[in-house]
Amino acid sequence: MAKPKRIGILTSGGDCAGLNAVIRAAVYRAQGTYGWEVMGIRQATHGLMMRPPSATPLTIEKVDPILTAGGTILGTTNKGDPFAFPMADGSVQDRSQEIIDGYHELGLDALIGIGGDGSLAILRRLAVQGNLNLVGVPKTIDNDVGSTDLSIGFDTAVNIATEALDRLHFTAASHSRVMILEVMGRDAGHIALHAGIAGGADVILIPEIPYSLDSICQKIEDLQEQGKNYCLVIVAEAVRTGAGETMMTTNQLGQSRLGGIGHYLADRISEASGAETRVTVLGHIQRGGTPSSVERLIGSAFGVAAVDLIADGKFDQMVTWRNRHVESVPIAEAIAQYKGVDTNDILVKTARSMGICLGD
Ligand SMILES: Nc1ncnc2c1ncn2[C@@H]1O[C@H](COP(=O)(O)OP(=O)(O)O)[C@@H](O)[C@H]1O
Ligand SMILES: O=P(O)(O)OC[C@H]1O[C@](O)(COP(=O)(O)O)[C@@H](O)[C@@H]1O
Ligand SMILES: [Mg+2]
Repeated sequence: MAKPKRIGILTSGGDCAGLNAVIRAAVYRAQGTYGWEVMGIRQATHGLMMRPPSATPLTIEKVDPILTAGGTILGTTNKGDPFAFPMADGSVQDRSQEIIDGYHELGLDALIGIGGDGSLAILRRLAVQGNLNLVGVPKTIDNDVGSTDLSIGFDTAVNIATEALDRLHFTAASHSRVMILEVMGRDAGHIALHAGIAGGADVILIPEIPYSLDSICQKIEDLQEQGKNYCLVIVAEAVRTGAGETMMTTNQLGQSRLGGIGHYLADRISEASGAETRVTVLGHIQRGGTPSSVERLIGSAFGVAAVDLIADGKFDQMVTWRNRHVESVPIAEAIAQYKGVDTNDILVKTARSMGICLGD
């Protein structure tokens, strides 16, 4: 009888809701159906870089209760590209071979990498260099991975942003204010567009559609004429300033992250329209909390499909969700093009048809 396989699983990039559902389903399928061993690798590729590699055996008993938990039981990282790893002495080193060696040290036959565009690009480069058997699962609240309608984490983030708008309606109406909600998304406006429509925003600003301050102020005026004394604006973090720049916040260590466009717009809007403005930056709330049922369903389907790809010997593939089917595409194809909002998307058309201002 052939020796049972031993596979590894890791989560990489920003955490999000639903990662544990993928891990759980993969273990159910690998151990329950195929009798394989599963090693959970800690802190993404960092776990494979450590000696001994930082990993823990995962069993059905261990993963059974994690379905409802947010985040990832394995930990993750979105820092420290292994090909240009920042060392304590300030130098930058290529540590890719250490990760490849870690894979072999654990005796892995294959690896499931759950990550976004950045992580999948890094993992694929490692797999090509070290001839590793890699299967990818798309995750990111930003939904910017190509070839799949949905990535793990997006649905929960949209629900949270929608609920935030639901709450802002009342306080906005009570004080006759323009309320601005800044949401995440990196260079894509998927969260803002989806939550904006679902949460009844009057103005939706996304990086894919350039806006003018005049058209936002006109919308506020139109609403007032229609007897609506408040306005809800949702803005994606990568929307640019009038000068065409993205707003960044930089900490004392000099690390920069997207953020600040909400406050920028609030000042400009009150200056131009006289309206009173307030800003809510939703931040990492969008990544936390209990995974939605959609997340658990797709996560479970992805976990099973990823293990089945390994069983079929189909590597360098990423599982996808399209038209209610789980399929797979070459990872290279999925990450070849950044997936922003298509300006001909049905939701863009829906927003326009309802008179929602998209800023143009
Ligand atoms: N496995 C990893 N190890 C170290 N750094 C990583 C890893 N995956 C991604 N990163 C880094 O995290 C940052 C965020 O990448 P990004 O593409 O936004 O993440 P995601 O994979 O969630 O889409 C990038 O600078 C990338 O170099
Ligand atoms: O956790 P950090 O480092 O502040 O990262 C924030 C970024 O991560 C995200 O929440 C998720 O992005 P990824 O899925 O690409 O990791 C972005 O929307 C946001 O810009
Ligand atoms: Mg990403």
